Amino acid sequence: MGISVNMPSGSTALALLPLAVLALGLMAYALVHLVRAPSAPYVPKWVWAVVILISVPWGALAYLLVRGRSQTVADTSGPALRAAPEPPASPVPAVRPRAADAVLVSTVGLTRDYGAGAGLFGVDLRVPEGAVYGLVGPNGAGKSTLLSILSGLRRADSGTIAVGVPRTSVAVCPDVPEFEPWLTAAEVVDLARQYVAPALGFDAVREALSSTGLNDVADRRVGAFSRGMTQRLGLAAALVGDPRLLLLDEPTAALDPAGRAEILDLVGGMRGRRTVVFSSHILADVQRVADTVGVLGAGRLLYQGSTRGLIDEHLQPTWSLRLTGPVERIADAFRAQPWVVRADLIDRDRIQLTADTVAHGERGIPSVLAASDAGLISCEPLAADLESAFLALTANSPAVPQILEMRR
Ligand SMILES: Nc1ncnc2c1ncn2[C@@H]1O[C@H](COP(=O)(O)OP(=O)(O)OP(=O)(O)O)[C@@H](O)[C@H]1O
Repeated sequence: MGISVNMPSGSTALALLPLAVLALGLMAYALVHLVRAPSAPYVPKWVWAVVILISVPWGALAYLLVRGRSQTVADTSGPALRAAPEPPASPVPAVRPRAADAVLVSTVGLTRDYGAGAGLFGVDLRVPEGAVYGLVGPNGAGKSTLLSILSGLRRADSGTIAVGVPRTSVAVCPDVPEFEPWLTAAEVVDLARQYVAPALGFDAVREALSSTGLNDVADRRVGAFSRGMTQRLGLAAALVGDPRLLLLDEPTAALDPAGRAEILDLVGGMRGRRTVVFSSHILADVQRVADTVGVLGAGRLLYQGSTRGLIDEHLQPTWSLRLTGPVERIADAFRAQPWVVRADLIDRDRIQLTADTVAHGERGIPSVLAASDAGLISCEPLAADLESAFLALTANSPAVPQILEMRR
């Protein structure tokens, strides 16, 4: 049996030429797009390349349609990572940057009343430019409400807000960032880049992924990410546009201790280069990186100022010293110091020492010991941390039940 092939006549071939050129052009366009894209949707890039090459023009059409759809859907997650570009919800419009030592974010009498005592009441926030500002408080204290009002995602009932950078320089990362599961980490961050800083190249994506420890999983689909990895991804997407103000809601909440340490180091390293406001109910985290702290309890700002100041103002810092040598004489030497509140001999080799401030204790203890014949076995702070100061500060607060809950 013979096979007959009908070859097109000369005029038919001429008529089909534009279609062939169109198909080849489409294929070339799809291939160029594929090569330049950080990664391909659903399957590896090489699979798409084969499909485009062997099935002209349907492979190219399929690739462009699938790519277009994944980008359109992903774009809807952009605004969640970045302050929405509409005018701010604050009663006062954003203001221009001021001097280097200026306050970058301030609010006056900020109130959002949800009823039944819940919300935010008369908050006067002052965030110094370049600070790492830790917003602490128990569950329900109003941290998320304050951050979402600052980021323009929620409205205040009353009060004013002034932010010293344009809204395009403000990035927000919610406590539970959500992304389309079929996108890769690189695609998520690249979409954020295209949305907030299209002028930056793909290097910005790599840098954001690497600074959040996601380089190795850049091409993995984010649907399979753990909560901790998703939280890092949210941070990477927030960082990609190089924001001047970063608002982070509980950035370490879902991380294991090593992951927490990494993110805290990253946040601490931003001091002076960006202004960071982050909320947390883990006081040790805040003490580790925040130079400025705001304590919220039942929607009210109970303290605002330096982290060290909070400890100094609300605690009489105490250390337990285990010593060798003439311990009684050493206790007397401590009692003679103007900064020592009390020095008690509580064992043959142990002194419990209370200083008026942490700074005096930290400087004074080594110098008294150096001037005596003492040998130091151990020096343990008993109540010189942010948690103790927080509890002392809030002892008379109406938020005490919540605060005690926070310790559990
Ligand atoms: N949209 C809302 N409508 C009514 N009440 C709300 C709303 N959002 C928050 N609240 C209430 O306002 C209070 C403050 O909530 P918010 O989420 O700001 O606190 P938070 O300090 O961030 O708490 P958490 O640490 O649990 O995230 C809570 O009592 C909460 O139940």
